[in-house]
Amino acid sequence: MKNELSVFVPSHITGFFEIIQNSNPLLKGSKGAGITLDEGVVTNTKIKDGNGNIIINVNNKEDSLNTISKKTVKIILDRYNVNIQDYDIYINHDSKLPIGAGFGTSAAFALGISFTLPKLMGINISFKEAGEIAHLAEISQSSGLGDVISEMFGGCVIRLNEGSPVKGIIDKIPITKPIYVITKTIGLLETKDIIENPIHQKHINQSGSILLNRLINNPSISNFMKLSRKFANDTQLISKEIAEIINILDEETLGASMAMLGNTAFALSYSPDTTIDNPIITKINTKGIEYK
Ligand SMILES: Nc1ncnc2c1ncn2[C@@H]1O[C@H](COP(=O)(O)OP(=O)(O)O)[C@@H](O)[C@H]1O
Ligand SMILES: CC(C)(COP(=O)(O)O)[C@@H](O)C(=O)O
Repeated sequence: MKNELSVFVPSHITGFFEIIQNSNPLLKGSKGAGITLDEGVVTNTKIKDGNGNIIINVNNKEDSLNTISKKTVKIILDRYNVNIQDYDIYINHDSKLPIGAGFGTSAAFALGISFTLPKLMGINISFKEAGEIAHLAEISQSSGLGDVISEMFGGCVIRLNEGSPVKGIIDKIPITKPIYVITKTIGLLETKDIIENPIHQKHINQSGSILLNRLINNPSISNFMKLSRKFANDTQLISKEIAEIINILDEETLGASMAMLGNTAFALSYSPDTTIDNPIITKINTKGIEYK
């Protein structure tokens, strides 16, 4: 049996969303819309007979803050009654994107593990079941609500319902030619602090629920950007510095807004050109998760 497996998970920027609470984590999540990116996380997982050692690295350096990865491993071990003492597990996530800046890297870490580790242990796991594990890890950490299903399928994704990807329904805005994504990150924003705060929850849901219907009625890239910008303003999550960058990007592109939830501005364009200093430029991903 193989003892090593690698998977690419695209990252995901949410433009707007609505939080749907439920005491059952399989039914809790968000509806909303976002884009997946050709930049993302490549997770390489290795297992061998061992003594229960688990090492989790990011870019080949130990990452003690990676609670989402630890939680994903634990869910897998518990769910399939694996005796960890039989194995040594080594996981490395490679990513050029900042963590905690609205790129859905926490969901990508979880998916990177749920799409590799069970298979290496000989567990027969379906595509959607692997997604469910990542969703459960995200909900338990409050590090995300809806990135998982979008990253699995790729594209410009409209999430029509919330909860586990096993029951998830998505729609995609057609991408007829390559679209560049121009991003500029100036700082981090802890997802948990926003989605667990009642005042933020109220603003997010008041705006997000209305915008989703507007996108469904007119599902185009430019409308997605327009509605995302409205959400950033409505929710008052946008800082003055990010607003200034967005105003510049807006002039140069098809539209710009704030990556939810991070201190990141993003814009969509048919060209990679921008006057912004040191941006990260990639394209909209159309394929979703891919084994390497
Ligand atoms: N070096 C790190 N710093 C902060 N968080 C980290 C780090 N490495 C891994 N993590 C994990 O990533 C999560 C960040 O989640 P979140 O704020 O949602 O970021 P993102 O917007 O990138 O998904 C944390 O909950 C933590 O589990
Ligand atoms: C916006 C967010 C709740 C968090 O996204 P991130 O900070 O990138 O993990 C996302 O998971 C969503 O439900 O749309």
